[in-house]
Amino acid sequence: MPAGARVPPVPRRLLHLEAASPGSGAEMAAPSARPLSGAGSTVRSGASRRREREGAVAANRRQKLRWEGNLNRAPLGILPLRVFPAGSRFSRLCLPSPRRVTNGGKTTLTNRLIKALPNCCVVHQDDFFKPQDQIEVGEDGFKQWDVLDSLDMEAMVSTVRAWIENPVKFARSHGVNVTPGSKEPASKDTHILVIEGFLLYNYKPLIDLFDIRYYLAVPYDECKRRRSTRNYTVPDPPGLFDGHVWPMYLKHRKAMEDCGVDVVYLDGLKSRDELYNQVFEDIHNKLLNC
Ligand SMILES: Nc1ncnc2c1ncn2[C@@H]1O[C@H](COP(=O)(O)OP(=O)(O)OP(=O)(O)O)[C@@H](O)[C@H]1O
Ligand SMILES: NC(=O)c1ccc[n+]([C@@H]2O[C@H](CO)[C@@H](O)[C@H]2O)c1
Repeated sequence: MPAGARVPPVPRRLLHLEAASPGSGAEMAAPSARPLSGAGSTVRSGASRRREREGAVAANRRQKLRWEGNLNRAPLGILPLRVFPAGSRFSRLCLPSPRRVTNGGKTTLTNRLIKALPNCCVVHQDDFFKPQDQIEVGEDGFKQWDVLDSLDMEAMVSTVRAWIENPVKFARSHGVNVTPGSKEPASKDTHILVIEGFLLYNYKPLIDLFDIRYYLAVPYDECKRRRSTRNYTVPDPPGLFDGHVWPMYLKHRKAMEDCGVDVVYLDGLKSRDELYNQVFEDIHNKLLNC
């Protein structure tokens, strides 16, 4: 994304939702504009009520400005998001990617998110596939692409850790523009890492690094249809989907659920725009709450 680009303005709906939600802090900033009534209430003049209403409107406006101003600030360790003080004095937000079934639309969604989010880098799990001659052939006769052993997961975790250590250096070395003038992370900067892949939540050293975990899934028929239109660097041999890809997907999903990994499920049958809006708003809300 271009240097200095900001997170687009928060949709008004979001601000209102936030303002209405308990514990958002809005109640404190905006005293109730409702006239008091009932037993024990004080009878007040119209002018007094008008002054109170005007005060509440002004307080609401100040609160909104604070939220908008917060967008470019780092999460300072308060919220439901995990922050990374590790190795530096800076907090950062690490977002996992839509981990999903193959062809769930993860790349499509990720590409839109990384354009819209500030100081945002991405790590693709597919970049860590081992060379083809190191992929084992199973008893079923298929090369076992859809298992953790087909990936160099240690290298992947090292890459994520390099970002955690110094997101600005990481961004620069990967050609991502960061907030202008940042020679090193500043405490007011928010840095985001999106990690996208199909086997993220079955590898313990990675699971705990995420602040938010999305899981994008599509049903069997749609998945098979989309997969049949794809050309991977190593093309699928006949029968791979039913003989290996789908059974491995079910197995890994069950293992993830049995371990109680906390994920936000996304319906991959939704349109590209719906998915993008849902995830972007979700992330945006979390940033607002930092
Ligand atoms: N929301 C959507 N609705 C319909 N089709 C979609 C949607 N998102 C993506 N697609 C299409 O599905 C196919 C797979 O999308 P994409 O490459 O984003 O999936 P993926 O999960 O990254 O797959 P893989 O990891 O196997 O490469 C593409 O042809 C893409 O255009
Ligand atoms: N990217 C590759 O080299 C490659 C080779 C063979 C199969 N795949 C498939 O990619 C999907 C994950 O994105 C998995 O379902 C693999 O089967 C990828």
